[in-house]
Amino acid sequence: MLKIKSLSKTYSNGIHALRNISLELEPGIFGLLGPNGAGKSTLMRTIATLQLPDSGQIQLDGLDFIQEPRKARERIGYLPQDFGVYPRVTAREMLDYLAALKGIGPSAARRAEVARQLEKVNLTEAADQRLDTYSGGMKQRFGIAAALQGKPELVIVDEPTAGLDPSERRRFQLLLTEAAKDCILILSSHIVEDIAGLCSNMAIMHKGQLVLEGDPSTLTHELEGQVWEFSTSLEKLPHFQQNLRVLSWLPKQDAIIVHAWTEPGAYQPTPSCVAVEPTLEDLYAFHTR
Ligand SMILES: Nc1ncnc2c1ncn2[C@@H]1O[C@H](COP(=O)(O)OP(=O)(O)OP(=O)(O)O)[C@@H](O)[C@H]1O
Repeated sequence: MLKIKSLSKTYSNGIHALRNISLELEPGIFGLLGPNGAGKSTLMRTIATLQLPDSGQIQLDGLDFIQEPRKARERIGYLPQDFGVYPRVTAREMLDYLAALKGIGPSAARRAEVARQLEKVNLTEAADQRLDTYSGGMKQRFGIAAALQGKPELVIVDEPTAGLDPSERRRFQLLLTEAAKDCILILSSHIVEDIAGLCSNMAIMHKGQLVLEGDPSTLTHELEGQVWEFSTSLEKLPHFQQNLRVLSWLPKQDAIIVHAWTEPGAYQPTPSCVAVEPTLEDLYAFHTR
């Protein structure tokens, strides 16, 4: 189990990026959802032992990450938001090199392991292609293969699907589901769909704090009977935004579909609206907008 206790971090410019974060995570995918600047990457980098918190503790099955970062790194796989690759190197060469650094050997066994990893992320055919010729999706699949080397107990994946087309995103999500069978996988994103379908447990982060934590379907029940849907025009939208708590609006052909929130037990806010089942998107908007 990964135990995070009272983690706080204030950068030298005065920004409180982490405010007293505590979490306990079991194997499976844990989703961390939050808008830009919420503190997700700071939390990911801190758990990955790449930066120190001002205070707090991180332990994986008793191993203290703050006291023993080197030992911790042996048990962590990390796919950062942006990562550079050596452009002239092929995926096979790079994975082999990283595997050697991780002490995976002898070389014949390592080569077989690298081939298996490439197969798993569907890069066998492009294995001997230079990394600078890879598309965004191929690069992310290479990145997850690298992060999963050496079978880490904890895998940290920071906003991996940004910029991927829908089919590459699905493919990547499948890889994460497969990988999380044997480890704790922390997935951060500001895309609600990424988290909604994949995670059995999640948290919403906002302004350095965890504002909500739990199972996505249970969490959305919090807003039961409080979310209404109606359609309006672009001209009338500002009126509703001023007078109602609008959670989201979506342009659809010649109308705008609006989701709005009212207090529990309140009457319907406009005559034409209908009560709808709250979605994770509604919950996210409610807590972060
Ligand atoms: N090295 C740094 N020095 C000063 N401030 C920083 C530093 N890194 C991040 N911040 C600030 O800390 C806050 C949290 O940033 P962080 O990158 O952790 O958020 P995030 O949720 O990952 O955002 P995004 O989704 O945009 O990546 C932001 O206000 C950011 O500007």
